Formats: sequence, C-alpha cells, structure tokens
Amino acid sequence: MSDTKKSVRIVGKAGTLAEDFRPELVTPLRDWQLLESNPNGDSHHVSRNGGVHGLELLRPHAAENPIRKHDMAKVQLLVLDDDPPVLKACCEIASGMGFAVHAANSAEEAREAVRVHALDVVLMDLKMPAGGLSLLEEIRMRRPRSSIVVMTAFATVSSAVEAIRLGASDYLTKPFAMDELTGVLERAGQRRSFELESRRVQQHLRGQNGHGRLIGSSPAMEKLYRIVAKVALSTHPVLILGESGTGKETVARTIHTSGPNGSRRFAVVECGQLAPAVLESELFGYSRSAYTGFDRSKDALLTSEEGGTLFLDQVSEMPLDLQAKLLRALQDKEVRAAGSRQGVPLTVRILAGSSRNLSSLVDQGLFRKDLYYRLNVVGLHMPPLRERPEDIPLLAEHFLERMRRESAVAYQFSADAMRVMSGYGWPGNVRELEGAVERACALSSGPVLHMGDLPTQMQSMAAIDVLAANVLRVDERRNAESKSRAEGGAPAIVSIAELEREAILNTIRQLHGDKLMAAKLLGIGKTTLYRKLKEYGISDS
Ligand SMILES: Nc1ncnc2c1ncn2[C@@H]1O[C@H](COP(=O)(O)OP(=O)(O)OP(=O)(O)O)[C@@H](O)[C@H]1O
Repeated sequence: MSDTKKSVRIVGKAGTLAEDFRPELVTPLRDWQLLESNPNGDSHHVSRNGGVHGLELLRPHAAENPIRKHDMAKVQLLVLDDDPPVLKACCEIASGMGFAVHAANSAEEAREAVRVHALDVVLMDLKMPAGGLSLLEEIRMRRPRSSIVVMTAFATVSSAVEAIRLGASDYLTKPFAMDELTGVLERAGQRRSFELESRRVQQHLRGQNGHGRLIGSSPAMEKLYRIVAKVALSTHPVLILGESGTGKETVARTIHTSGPNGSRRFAVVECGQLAPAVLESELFGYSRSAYTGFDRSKDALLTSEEGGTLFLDQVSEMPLDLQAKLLRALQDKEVRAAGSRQGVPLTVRILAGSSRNLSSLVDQGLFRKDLYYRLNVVGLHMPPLRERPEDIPLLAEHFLERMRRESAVAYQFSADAMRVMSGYGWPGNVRELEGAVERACALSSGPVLHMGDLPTQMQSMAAIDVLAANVLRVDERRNAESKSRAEGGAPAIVSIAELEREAILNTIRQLHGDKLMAAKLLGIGKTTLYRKLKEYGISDS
C-alpha cells in the first residue's frame, strides 16, 4: 500500500457508512481507490491522484448522528440521477440518515415515484436527458409541499439559480463532498419534519371553535393559529401586538404550552405596572452584595427554569436603560445580576406584548430600534373583536359555558341579548365581552339572559338602533304622504294619539316584547306604558 499521504481516512463504527464505504460510489470520490482497511474494519484509507492530503471524513455512528433516525423516519425522499453509481451512493447515504428513500434513474421513474409516494424531499440531478428544469416544475406542481434539492455541475450554476427561482429550496454543485450532501439533506429533512410537527401541533390543538385555549374561527384567527403552531416549535422571540383585551397574553401562553417545553414555567412580567427598580430586579435579579443591608440574593426571571418562557407584557413601558440591559442579555445570551460580576446563561424564551404601536414609539425615540428588531423576530398581530364579528357568538357561548359549569345554572342567551352583543363594537375586545357575560349572569333573575342584563352602554347602543329604525319608519311615512299629496290626494291627517300608539308598539315589537326597556327608551314610566297598552286593548300577558 503506497501513497498514504494522499489519503482520506473514513472513520466509523460497524453498521455505518464507513464499514461498507466504496469510494467509487460517491461522485466527488469516484476515482479514489481503497488503499487499506484496518483489522477492525472501522477505518479505511482511500486515495486518488492529486487528492486532498490528509482530509478526514468522519461518519458518525447512527446514534451520534445529529439527525436522529426517528426524526427522519417519516420523511420520504426521492433521489433522481441517471448516473447509477451516484444514485446508489446518494440513496445509501440518505437511508443511513434515516430517510425513507426511493430511487429513480429516469424522468419516467421519477414521475411514477411522484405519483405513488407522498414525497417530502426530492434530490434531483438537473442534467436529465429530457430537461431537468421542466421536470422540476412538474414535480413542484404535483407535490407543492415537497422541498427540492438540485444537483448541478459547476458549469451550470446559472441553472441552479433558475432552479431556485422555480421553487427548489437548495442546491449542490458537483462534485460535492459527502458532508455537503448530508448537510443539505439534513436541512431539507429538518424543514420537512418541522412542517409535519407544526401541522401535528395544529391538529392536536384544533378544537371545534378554536385552537387550544383560543376561541374563534374567523379567517383572521385561523391565520393566527397557523403561525402559533409554527412558532411554538422554535425558541425565537415573538412580538405580539394588538389592542388591549385582544388576547396577547392568551396567545403567548398558547405558544408556550403547545411547544416542546410546554410543561415548564410560564412567567408574566407587567412592565408597565412595576416601578423601574422592581422591574429590573425581577428581570435581572441581584446578588447579596449589590446593596447594603440586603441579606439575600434574588434570582432573575431571565435565568429561571431552563426551557421556560417569559412574557414581557406591555414591553413598550420598559424604561430605556432597562431596554439597553435586556438587549445586551439577548445578544450575549447571558444575564448579569446587579452586584455580580459573573454572567449567568439566559435560559428562558422571550415573548413580548404591546398594545401600543412599537414602531411609532421607535420613530419617536421612546423605544430602542435594535431591541424592537430583536423582539420582533416573528411579529403577530391580534385582530380586534370588531373586525371578526363572527367570533362574538362563539366567545360569548364559551364564557357562558364556563359560567354554567361554575354555577350549575343552565344559563342561556335570549335572542335579543345575542343580537345586541353581535352588533356591538367591543372597544375593550374579548376581555370586555368576558366581563359582560359574567355581569349578565350575576344580574339576571333567571337562567335566560336578556338585553337588560347587559351593560348600559350596550343597551344605549341598542336603543340608538331602535330609535334610528323608528326615525326611518316616520320618514318612510312622511315620504308616502308627500307622494300622495303630489299625486293630488288629500293629505293624510294622523292624530297625536295614533302617532304615540305607533311609537309604543313599534318599540316593543323591535325589542321583542321587552316592555321595561321600551319604557326606558321612550322616556316614560313603566306604569304609564302598561296603562297605555291597556287603553290600546293589549293585555299584559
Ligand atoms: N381568543 C380568545 N379565546 C378565549 N379567551 C380569550 C381570547 N382572547 C382573549 N381571551 C380572554 O380575554 C381576556 C383578556 O385576554 P388577554 O389578557 O390575553 O388580553 P391582552 O391582549 O393580553 O390584554 P392587555 O393588553 O390588556 O394585557 C382573558 O381572560 C382571556 O382569557
């Protein structure tokens, strides 16, 4: 055996690629020769003319492989190449990584595989006799969710660019080293596993009317659920913006509990409600020596339980000097408590919420731009309730169901109450709705909740609606009269008593029989109303 200087040592345990490594199978190593194999069979020296000196390729044993086999087990990979040795090598490497591998050495075989298998990843040579780019487009159309990795020769890098434009997610230029191939497959597989996992989270949390603890089935909420399922699997900061009461903290909790560390601690810090010094000690802690008279240290929330989540509510209210300190902690991934020279690793995931427009606070110099970008790695916008009125009945029923469980009273909404709630603007969003339902249960005299049990501002809104409808009716009547006059007819004379009768009856009709409310709206006492009804011959039944 000669020329060991120009050799590569392939190292690995039995059962890994090293054991059955055959250099002729891998494109970039195609012209390498096996020089020697050590007696244990776990190390091989190969050489080629002008090869890289002393390069060592380490093939980890499956158990040490950064991609665990079970992560890839469900990932279906198609390898397409018309060069049989390359095809075989790529398939072997991919199945060693745990992919479920399908091989194709022609466009026809590839089409058949695309038809039969729900492919997640496609590794394809662009230089196919029938035209690789058109085949790529075809695969993209048939399997739009799959990630496509293209292999090209150096001379055709421009076609790799074209392939990316057509939807390929990555590319390899031939000849490539084995770790380039495993790297690109690893990325594609991880991307796919991540998507499968986020879909699984979404399906798991998907209830009939919402997602986990979030209720709502409007398109805006459905979009939010898809993002929540994705970000739950990562550890990036998320900035949740939205008006007060739209559910920012509820979304933050859902992100935490639906992620892999859902059983760890979820802590909330109200940045706007704590004095700056208290906020600082909560976030960063302090050591005993920091202040005279302190006999113990305080742990920082930023370094509390590994894998936990810290929700910074109303982060816009954080003083600028603390913003700078938080930014440093996020950048260095290290937290320094007051009075301590030693940094402690940042262990929690940061989610932040604000009901103020942070980017305009940045423009006004009231919030640090660099911190804004750090926190806004993913931005979520909570839609106000008035923009998703279809969620109002679902939310109202959800809160009422909770009241039924807590009180064992079979509460239900009257049609009126539901109509008024559905038409109201809810400036205080879901929190206001939740409060209104609780109040109605507390005030109602029976299990049926009427409009009169709702907060006064909602009743006034309903009153305005009713009066507007009455004005419309009077206008219609006036128009009809002037039309009749214009046509030469005698003007219709309506007595005051008749107008009064009409106003009372219309109001009661529109309030679906709620006479107390009608009296209130008409500005008369309830005794007067009952007397009038008696005069009209309408019994109070
Ligand atoms: N989609 C939803 N489904 C069920 N309950 C919700 C939803 N959104 C909000 N809530 C409820 O409404 C109340 C207010 O929600 P939350 O505290 O999450 O709002 P917020 O936007 O963080 O409010 P603030 O800006 O005032 O801090 C909570 O009791 C929460 O349970």
